[in-house]
Amino acid sequence: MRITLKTYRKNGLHVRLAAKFITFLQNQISDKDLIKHAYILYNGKKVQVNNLLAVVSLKIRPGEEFYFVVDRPLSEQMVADIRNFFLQQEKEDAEQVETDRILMENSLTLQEAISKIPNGIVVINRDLIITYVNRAAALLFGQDPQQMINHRVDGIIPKDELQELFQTKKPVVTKKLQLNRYTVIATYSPILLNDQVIGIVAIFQDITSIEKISKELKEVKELQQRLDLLLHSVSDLIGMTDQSGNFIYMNEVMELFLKKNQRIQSLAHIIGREDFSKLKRNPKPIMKVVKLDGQSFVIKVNPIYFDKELTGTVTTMTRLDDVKKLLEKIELMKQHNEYLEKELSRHESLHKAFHSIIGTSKTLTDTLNIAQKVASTDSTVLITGESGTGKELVARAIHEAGKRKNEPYIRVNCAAIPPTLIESELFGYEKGAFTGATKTTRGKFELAQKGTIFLDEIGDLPIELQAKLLRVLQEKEIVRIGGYEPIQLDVRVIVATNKDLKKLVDAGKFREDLYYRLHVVPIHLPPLRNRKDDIPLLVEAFRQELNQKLGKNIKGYEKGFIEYLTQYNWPGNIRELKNVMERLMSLAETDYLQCKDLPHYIFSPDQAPFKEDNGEEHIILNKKKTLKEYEKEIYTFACQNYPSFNQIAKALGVTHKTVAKKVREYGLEPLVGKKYQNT
Ligand SMILES: Nc1ncnc2c1ncn2[C@@H]1O[C@H](COP(=O)(O)OP(=O)(O)OP(=O)(O)O)[C@@H](O)[C@H]1O
Repeated sequence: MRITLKTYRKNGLHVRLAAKFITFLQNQISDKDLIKHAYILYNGKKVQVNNLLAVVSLKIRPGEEFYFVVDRPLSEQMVADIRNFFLQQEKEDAEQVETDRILMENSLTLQEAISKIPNGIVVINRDLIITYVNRAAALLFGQDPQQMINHRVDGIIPKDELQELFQTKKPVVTKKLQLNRYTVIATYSPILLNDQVIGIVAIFQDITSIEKISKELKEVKELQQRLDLLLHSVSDLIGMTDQSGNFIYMNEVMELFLKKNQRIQSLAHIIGREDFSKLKRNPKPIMKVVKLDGQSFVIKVNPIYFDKELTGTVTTMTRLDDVKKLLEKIELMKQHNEYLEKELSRHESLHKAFHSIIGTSKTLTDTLNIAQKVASTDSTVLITGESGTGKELVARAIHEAGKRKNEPYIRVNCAAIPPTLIESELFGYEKGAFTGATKTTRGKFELAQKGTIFLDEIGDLPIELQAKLLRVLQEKEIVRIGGYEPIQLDVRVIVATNKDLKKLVDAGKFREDLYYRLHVVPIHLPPLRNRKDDIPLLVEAFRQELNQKLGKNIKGYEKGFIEYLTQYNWPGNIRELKNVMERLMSLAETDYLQCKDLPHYIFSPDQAPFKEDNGEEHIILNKKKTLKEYEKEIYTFACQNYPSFNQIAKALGVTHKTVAKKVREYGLEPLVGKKYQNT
């Protein structure tokens, strides 16, 4: 229901009149709920009638029309009474009019002031109805103030705390809230009248930008911490300077360095005045090596320019030793890489049986290609080459790469079997053939049936047996000692020797016919000194193999290590190289093999125990050498030229025990018998 009203009071609908109207309604209308839902409507604005401040803020002037709105019908009498209430002339003396004006002015000023406060202010009455909302609060809630006023707080402000406040009467409650996209601090204060809470003033302070700034600050702090950590965990010395070269920031290592070297006050003391003034003229970075505090550093200075002016620098100092170590590591990786690449290309072209034979030198690969070709045939193969060049390895690979690979492979070392036993070893014997022949025994040829027999050190085969071997090779059958029945053989024969068979033939120690019978497919393995390119590959392969075998984790070698190994002549060939590696790796105390741990005769080739001079070997006298050094030279010489400790002892006129002790002391085991010629 809507009642049209007017008033002719001098101050219009002023504070006192509005208050009197509320009292009038309370007295006239028993239904209190009706008053709660009664409004004054003016100029499109609708305010609750009992919201004094809101009613006054309408600024209704004398004679202007306004409306009283209720949600249910009123009696005619009541309607008339209400109209009369506003029309009724009151005795308004000048004093009264002035009092009302002051009251009105004060209320409006207060209202205006509150509405302009940048914090959001919301007033709630005891029924949890919003009775006042200022502009800032409406903005935070994203609503029109008129939509909020006269509505319950539900869904607008969390009401739990508000309800609680009516009971506890706590002076202030503060909490952080998220209102739409705003973060606010909400402060609720009870409005007390006669010790009763009649409403609550809620103040909302927008802290969104502060929150954002503090979040950014936190992020910046975190970033700085991370940067500090990064700068402090590197071993390089890092510093930032201002435009005068004074250090304004430095990492821990740089700080320590500057503390230790008090005379270094600024960047100019590090790179020199001249270079420092260059930075002021030219924004180009400077890189140089400088010796400071007894160490060499690689210094890099990056100038920071702003508006064409030098504003500071970022300076890093790296110890030259670190750079060298890094380069060594890179070099090592390069070597590993080369090794892998070469291995790959080798594996692509060779049968897998040959993969264990390391080397990419042309001399070796040519040889292996022949060996690979011959592997698929049944031809007799003669492998020649110095001791330790891999003859046995090649013999086995030929067997493995051929069609007999799943059949027996039998190796006989002709030099290791006493001459009297060799015939029975090779051909077997019948029971009773000689004293001690208690049962019929098959020889190595028979054991190798369908497979391969490898006769190593064939040059040591006694001349009497050579004829028998020739017959076997030609007729492909054997007769056991003491037997009559020939036994058919299907055996492939591979022989090897480190001796010059031709020379033996000339000296009458090897049958010429057998020599030609064996010389069907000759394969010569070059000595290591003729294929030194393979040394780095072999060393790398042995490092990997021996790491596994010895349970070690040797990662590489000191710079120069491979060069020393490459310079040495390796009389014992690959066997000697492998033995040296095994010895070094077993004794190594660091992850990298050191040059100083190499045997004396490899590490200091100038002091080699003997030198070749027209093919003759002799000890070189040198006045600067000690007796011990001479002793070592003598033992080295003897070790190389005699095959056993007994013979070394005999040659030097000392006991076997002394030889064993000295050989161990000087690390000469790998050299024993290396130059021994049994011809
Ligand atoms: N090319 C190679 N790659 C890898 N290891 C090799 C190579 N050549 C030889 N070796 C190794 O060197 C050692 C000696 O090789 P092998 O016994 O085959 O030589 P050999 O010529 O038969 O010697 P000897 O005449 O003294 O019997 C072995 O441990 C072998 O594995």
